[in-house]
Amino acid sequence: MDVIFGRNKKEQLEPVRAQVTGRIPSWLQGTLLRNGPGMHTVGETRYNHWFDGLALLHSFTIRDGEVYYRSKYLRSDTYNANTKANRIVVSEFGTMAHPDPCKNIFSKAFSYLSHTIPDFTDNCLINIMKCGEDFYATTETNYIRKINPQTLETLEKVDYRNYVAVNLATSHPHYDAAGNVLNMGTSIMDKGKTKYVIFKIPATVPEDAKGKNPLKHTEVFGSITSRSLLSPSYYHSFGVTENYIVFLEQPFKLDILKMSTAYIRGVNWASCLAFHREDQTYIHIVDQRTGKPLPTKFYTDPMVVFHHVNAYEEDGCLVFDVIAYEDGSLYQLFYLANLNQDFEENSRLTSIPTLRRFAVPLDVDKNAEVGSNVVKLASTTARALKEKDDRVYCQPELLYEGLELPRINYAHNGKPYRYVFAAEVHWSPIPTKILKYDILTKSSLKWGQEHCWPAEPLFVPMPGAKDEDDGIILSAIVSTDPQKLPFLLVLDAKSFTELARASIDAEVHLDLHGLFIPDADGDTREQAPSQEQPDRVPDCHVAPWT
Ligand SMILES: CC1=C(/C=C/C(C)=C/C=C/C(C)=C/C=O)C(C)(C)CCC1
Ligand SMILES: [Fe+2]
Repeated sequence: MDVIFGRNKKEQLEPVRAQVTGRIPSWLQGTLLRNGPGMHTVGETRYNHWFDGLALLHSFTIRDGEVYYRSKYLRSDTYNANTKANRIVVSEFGTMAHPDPCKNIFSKAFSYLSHTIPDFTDNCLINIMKCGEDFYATTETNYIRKINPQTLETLEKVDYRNYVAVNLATSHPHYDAAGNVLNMGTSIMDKGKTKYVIFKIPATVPEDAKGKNPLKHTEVFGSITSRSLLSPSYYHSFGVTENYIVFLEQPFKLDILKMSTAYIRGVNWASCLAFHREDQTYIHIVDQRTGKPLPTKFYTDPMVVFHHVNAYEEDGCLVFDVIAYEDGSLYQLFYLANLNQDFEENSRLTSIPTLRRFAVPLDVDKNAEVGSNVVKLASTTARALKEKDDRVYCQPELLYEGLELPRINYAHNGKPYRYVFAAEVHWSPIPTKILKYDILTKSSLKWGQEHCWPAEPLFVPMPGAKDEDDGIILSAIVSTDPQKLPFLLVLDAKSFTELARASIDAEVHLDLHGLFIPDADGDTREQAPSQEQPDRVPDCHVAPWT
């Protein structure tokens, strides 16, 4: 597995034309833009964890049945500092660098601890976010990096803290029907409080002397006070419906005191993150119209969720689907020491990721009997049991076992939906297949091939699509067979059969997340961006993952 995880990947700066076999539908025109770690060694130094790797952006431009591939490292301050020093000098999730050149740039928001926590990294390796007409590479710190989606060049470094008081923000924003970005971040000990902040970045803004900057118009429209000042929950994503935000305050927590001493103790950020199996998972539902959380104290058993799949409102209830684990061991498995030749033994999950459906009543009947199920939905066996003191215990319906990196048809985000596209994951966290799960029939279709390691499958709807699965699936496939080139796989989303593959004679890395920019939507052909069409879900919606 060293080929996939250990080796530094070469950038492919000039677009290389792929060898296409099969036929790519003629309507599919645009760019699949994705992000993930590509470099794990700098000089003689090596990162400890796969999530530490320097961000490598790559794109597959699909035009008239042909595919062009290119890749480029994000020229983050972290990348530049490491390259200049020829060693790792900036700390990442699993690697504390010594000395950190940023140690003097103190995080203002950690008011009490300001002299101990070094500035976070801007190595934005996780996802791509569309913000107005701009694209950003994202991670989970307070930094995002603007990029040129066509050339993959790195542009401005943006500090979220200039626009909203958050020290950490998710790399999985949502988009509403108008293309506004909805995201969440954690504000640590600001004015004596630790909060989870929900903010909106508008898609369209008036132009000023410096041009259009939607971030300047960022608006906080709600927040949830953390149950603990010094140990806020870690979260990687959240859910939205038409009127609500779903936030899981899970017992997988960051220890701020540990973080404040991590640098002097020489330990990494990951060691400041722990699963508390004695705790519960609090389910917060925030009304987007008022910014206020619902008063009922919904909770469930301890679990760890990285990816929300979707959420929607049905008959006075809110239904939400997540991929859940019994513990926090997933991140442990991505230490590079575990991803070696013996990775099948060293990298075994202690709990299988499962698709769980929860349902909570939006209005709990005060007179309901203690112990009664206050969810009466025919569509799910998920239950919510009334307890004393405004507490409701939620019991999920188990939908499917062994999946991760979920995507949906984004036109159904926040709405009832039927299909989940995901990577198949059982005891090893490295996917070998991709799958389509039908929630209605509880059946699945799969694609997999020997020595092929698929990335997150992304759904692109066909023009005039009627059914939810009218469209195609794109997935970049990395191969460990030296005879086989990596390729972009194009599947028919309905039948899950292969329509085409585009083999790429260049290095392709195993990535994390990304989005599809239809030609009409982006300026990938150096054309003027299209006008906003408010009545229709913007094209970017079909693609950005949630
Ligand atoms: C650097 C840094 C962090 C980085 C977290 C990362 C990089 C997480 C990646 C998660 C992925 C890739 C999940 C996939 O499902 C923290 C913990 C927020 C805390 C502060 C500093
Ligand atoms: Fe993710």
